[in-house]
Amino acid sequence: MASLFLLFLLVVPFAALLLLLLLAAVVRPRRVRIPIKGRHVLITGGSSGIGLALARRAATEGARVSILARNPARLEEARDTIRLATGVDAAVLAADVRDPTAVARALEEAGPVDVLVCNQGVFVPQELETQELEEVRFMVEVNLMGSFHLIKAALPAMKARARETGLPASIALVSSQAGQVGVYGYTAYSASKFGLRGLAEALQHEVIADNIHVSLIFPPDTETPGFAEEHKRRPELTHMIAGSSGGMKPDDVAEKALKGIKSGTFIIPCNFEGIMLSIATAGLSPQRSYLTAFVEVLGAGFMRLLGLCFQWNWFNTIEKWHAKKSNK
Ligand SMILES: NC(=O)C1=CN([C@@H]2O[C@H](COP(=O)(O)OP(=O)(O)OC[C@H]3O[C@@H](n4cnc5c(N)ncnc54)[C@H](OP(=O)(O)O)[C@@H]3O)[C@@H](O)[C@H]2O)C=CC1
Ligand SMILES: CCCCCCCCCCCCCCCC(=O)[C@@H](N)CO
Repeated sequence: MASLFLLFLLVVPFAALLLLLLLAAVVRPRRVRIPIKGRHVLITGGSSGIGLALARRAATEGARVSILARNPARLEEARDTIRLATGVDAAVLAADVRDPTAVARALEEAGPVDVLVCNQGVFVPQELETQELEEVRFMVEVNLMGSFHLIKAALPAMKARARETGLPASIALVSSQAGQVGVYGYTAYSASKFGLRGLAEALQHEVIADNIHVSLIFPPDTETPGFAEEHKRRPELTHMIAGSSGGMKPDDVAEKALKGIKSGTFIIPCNFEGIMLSIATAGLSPQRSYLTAFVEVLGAGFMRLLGLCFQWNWFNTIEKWHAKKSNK
């Protein structure tokens, strides 16, 4: 009995070590460091919330920053905020990401980009049955099609620049935890954000040979001006389910996002629940870290179980909510 236990004590660490070695050999793409200092970082939706926090951070770290959004007055305000906080003068670009010609013009004006952050986003939560199709289209066009327009406009010059400088470049997309799991009231929003994942996975295959690295950022509820607006009209159930993940401040999301972008991380979670969610939804996404891969491989079964428990809880919440409503 004792010797069996001893054998077990030897075999388990050995098997773990073997798995780690195997993962270290297979994880792709290879590790990378993407410098920010002195490079051109373009952030869409950079006039508010997460985008503004990111612009400030990038400027603090010595990047040349451009911000893009629709409203010129808000862009100017953001430029002042960034200058006041960092002493850096950001370039401002007024364009609607839904308009490919305007996006191409803005990117031409901005010049070659090293790090493109597609952070623009709109969110209007409502049950699909009552939501106007116009609003559905609005979310898909800004969040998903807008990102296509940006990437297509930026890519040729980005490639050329990466080739010339020999430095790795980055395309980062801001999704949402509602882009990892579908949430009540977010049919259109979740669809637009899940869409970014397909775009990112396929794009990484396409641009890896050009030394361009794709990142997907998955924030939870974050205290931004956009969120304050959303909050006013969010269905009660959306609120209850989204509450499963703790809220964050824009600057903390920006910190996690920038750290992830600089290390070329494909999936960037922002809080503890986000880490759990990312392990549970690892799927077939690229993974450069053999340690994270190790956790994903060993955690897969347990995380599926945990995910099912979360779903059990959410469906319970929905059931009770309907029961309460029909009792009134
Ligand atoms: N806050 C949250 O709880 C969470 C947010 N996210 C995501 O993070 C991103 C940023 O969100 P947040 O900071 O809260 O958003 P805000 O609403 O605070 O800011 C949105 C930014 O996007 C710009 N924008 C909106 N529509 C367009 C457009 N059509 N063309 C160009 N720019 C546009 C806005 O400027 P203007 O209106 O002038 O165009 C603004 O700068 C979004 O993609 C969002 O989905 C993800 C998870 C949680
Ligand atoms: C297996 C382990 C599971 C771990 C916990 C899962 C928690 C999921 C919560 C989903 C929250 C969705 C927030 C969307 C925020 C957002 O995008 C809006 N504010 C609009 O911007």
